[in-house]
Amino acid sequence: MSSVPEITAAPGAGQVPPDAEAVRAEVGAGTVEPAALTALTSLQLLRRLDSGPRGLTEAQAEERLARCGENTVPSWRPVSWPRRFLGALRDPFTTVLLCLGLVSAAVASWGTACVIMTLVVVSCALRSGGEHQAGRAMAALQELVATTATVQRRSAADAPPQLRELPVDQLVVGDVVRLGPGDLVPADVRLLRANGLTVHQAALTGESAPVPKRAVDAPPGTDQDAPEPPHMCFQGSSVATGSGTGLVVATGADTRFAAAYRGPARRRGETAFDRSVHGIAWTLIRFMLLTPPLVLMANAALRGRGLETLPFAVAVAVGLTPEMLPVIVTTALARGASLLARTSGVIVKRLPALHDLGAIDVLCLDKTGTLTQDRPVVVRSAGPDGAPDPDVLHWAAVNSFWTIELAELPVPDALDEAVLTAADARGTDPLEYEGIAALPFDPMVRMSTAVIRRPGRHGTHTLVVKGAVEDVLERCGRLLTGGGGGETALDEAARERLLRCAAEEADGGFRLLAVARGDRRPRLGGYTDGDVRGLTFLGFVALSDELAPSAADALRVLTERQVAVKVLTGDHPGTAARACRDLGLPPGEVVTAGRLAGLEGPALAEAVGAATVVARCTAQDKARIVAALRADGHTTGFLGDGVNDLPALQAADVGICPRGAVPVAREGADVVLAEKDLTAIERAITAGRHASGNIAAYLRITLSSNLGNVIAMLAAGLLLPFLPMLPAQVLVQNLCFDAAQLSLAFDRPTVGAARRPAVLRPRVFLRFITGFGLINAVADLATFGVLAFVAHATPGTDSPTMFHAGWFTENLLTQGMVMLLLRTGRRAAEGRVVGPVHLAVTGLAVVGLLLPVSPVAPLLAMSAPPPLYYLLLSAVLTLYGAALAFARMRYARRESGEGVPDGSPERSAEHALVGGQNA
Ligand SMILES: Nc1ncnc2c1ncn2[C@@H]1O[C@H](COP(=O)(O)OP(=O)(O)OP(=O)(O)O)[C@@H](O)[C@H]1O
Ligand SMILES: [Mg+2]
Repeated sequence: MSSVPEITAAPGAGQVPPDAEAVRAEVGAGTVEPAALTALTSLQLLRRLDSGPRGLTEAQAEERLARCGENTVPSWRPVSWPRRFLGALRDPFTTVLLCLGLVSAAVASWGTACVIMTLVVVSCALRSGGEHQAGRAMAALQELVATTATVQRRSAADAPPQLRELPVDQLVVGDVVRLGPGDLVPADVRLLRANGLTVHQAALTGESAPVPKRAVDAPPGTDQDAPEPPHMCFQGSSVATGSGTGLVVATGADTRFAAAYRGPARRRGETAFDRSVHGIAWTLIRFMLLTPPLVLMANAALRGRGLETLPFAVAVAVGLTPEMLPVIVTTALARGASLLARTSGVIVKRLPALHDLGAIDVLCLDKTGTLTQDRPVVVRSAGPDGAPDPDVLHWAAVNSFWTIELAELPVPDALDEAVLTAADARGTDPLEYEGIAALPFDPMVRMSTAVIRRPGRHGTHTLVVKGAVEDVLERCGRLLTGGGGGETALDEAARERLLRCAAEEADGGFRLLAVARGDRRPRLGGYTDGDVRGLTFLGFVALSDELAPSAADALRVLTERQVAVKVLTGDHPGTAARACRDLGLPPGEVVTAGRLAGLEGPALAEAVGAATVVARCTAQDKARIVAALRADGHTTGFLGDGVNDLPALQAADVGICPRGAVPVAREGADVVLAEKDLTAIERAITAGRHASGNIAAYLRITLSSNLGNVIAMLAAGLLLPFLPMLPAQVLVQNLCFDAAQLSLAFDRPTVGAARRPAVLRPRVFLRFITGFGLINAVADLATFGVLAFVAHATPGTDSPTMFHAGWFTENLLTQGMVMLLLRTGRRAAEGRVVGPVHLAVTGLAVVGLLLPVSPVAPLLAMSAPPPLYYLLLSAVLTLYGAALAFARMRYARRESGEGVPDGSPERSAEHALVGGQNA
């Protein structure tokens, strides 16, 4: 990919010398104000930037790179450690904890304040450490899929220019770059030449439809203030169709994109991750903020206590906080992503996308290049009457040859290559014609046009058109008859017959190209799409495209995993339906995008929900359908590889593309699959479900035991004449829990846990934590009873220190039991020997039992309870374990029996709280 191995293509490695500003200003003859970039003529600009139409020399480029720095957006450079730490402080939980800390400090409750600050520092340090590592791993992975630019450079001043693929960050001002379909615009570029060029610039302007661009040699003065001058392409946009050659006028921090860039690109609305993990975080924060006032009021009302209970109230709120959530999320996702990269070659470019992968319940795919290999082979060339006619292939090849030849950056697509190969074998020589102009393939109009001059016919230009049958037929007025070159008018009946004939071919699984031709008087100006009409229909070229070998397996497993599959393709309905049937996916009734044209919102979602295949989709149709599915409450993935898939990739919760996809698709996708193995997607989804499952397990375990503790604490606070838990004890206990719960990020859930999309229903989730929280509280209260009994039975043990020690031991032991019994991976039959969770639980038990009898116990105001206590405690714990196991079994049974149908509000729209299975 790169000829400069020591330099990475990933954004980030940029070193800008301190005098970069000054140096940049010197590039070329003088300061280059933005206005000049658009207003000067091409030649003036080339001179100003000390470049030429043949590009820079390598030496020039090297020197400019050293002086001006690499072409990277500053915000993409790696974040430093302290910065990350401060960033972690901005997390909502941390903010709430900090506020509680300030409140404690304000009432001079230094113990509580210290506890809170320690928790904040520990969780921020863990989190920023985890993020730092994850960031480094991500950057290394992204390098594997980094994009390059095609640059025209010379090895020496007198050497001919050569086209070179260069990492994007090596571009300098003055470079001459070529742009082709699917390329990212690598810097701000002034067009020198363009052919049918349109660019997506949604990232800059929000406009989703591609915008036409052309070279303007001497721009009129007014143009320079236009927000989108037609002769400028800006970094952050990408080529939709056509090709161009341009001069780099700004790189790195000087580009318009960098100037407009603020924070991480938020290109999609709320993702599944935001809805679940963030959703639950905010619910909790509301609870936490409500807790202290409630505790104060309860104490005031029942015990007549005043503000002196504030530290206690704060401690209760702190007890509720799942402060490790950000750490667990980052760790679980980063671990899942790196495992996935290692074992399946799947690269997750945005960590939360792994969670969303696990939540996907609809996956939309394109057909060509995803379900098929996109290596078409010509099988037939037939005239309008269906009889074999090599002439049709000949004209198709003339079209392919000249559309490629006249492009600024020739990127032949697979269909063109197939046509040329087949025609070449039959001795077609497109060079016997003279190429005049070309309208490159445009997926919106679904055809390409070459304008040529035929030998001996200098008075005419011939338009040679190939494309989708329906669209080409629309532009035809006549029809070739017989072999003799006679023509008749194309009436409705003939049109119907041809469409039927095409449908039959398509049902056989073939891809079809219709070919047409038309003569025109020569003209000087360029040709546009509007000129392509009144053609004569010549016939069809049928091509076969083998199915991808792994596609059938992948589709089967996806269905097993309860992911609905939809095929959104630009191809003919018949071809798409046949491919699905051959892959074992019943296509049902095939819808064409045209039929969905008038539909919006729920009506569109309903129409799409019923269909498995939507054919003749434009790029915008695909995106519209994905958006409608999402709005309907589905977590939607999109898998595609072409320029026509970009808007849908960006509209989906998770955009996925194969490694071989066009650069812009790779850039726009969240997940990149290894070459040509669709079954990897199933492994990716499983990894996502595992990571989400672990996050959900953490939340379930932490929230239910925190809730239990808080209830017990409130009760104890009201019943006891002393503080039930001292700040130091709160701290040690929380740190022990935190350390142990970290192991949940490393847990490996059972195979069964990944069987369904990892979406947890909020009502069920809340019922879960309330139920298990209450069981936990009952165990705590029983322990209090035991402690009271022991104190009564054994004289001399009636002290707060013994109470503290007794409760501490019970808390750690019950926490360990909850972890073992409520984690996702628990399944006795699986018989895993010792996992991280087992080790953590053992650790908890050891600390819980030994700390109160160790020499440090007095420091924590604890003293060992008598043996009788331990005896009775084991009885409480046994009962507690049995209650837990029973409740869990009932919960699991009810969950699986509920059978909530897909798309029902309970399952989907009602703000799914968090991914995870009930296991
Ligand atoms: N290079 C080309 N020249 C002329 N016509 C083409 C060319 N490529 C594709 N077509 C026509 O345009 C139609 C739509 O193409 P498009 O690229 O939108 O989708 P696709 O590649 O067929 O399918 P998918 O969306 O599944 O990738 C094709 O079915 C074909 O008839
Ligand atoms: Mg495609």
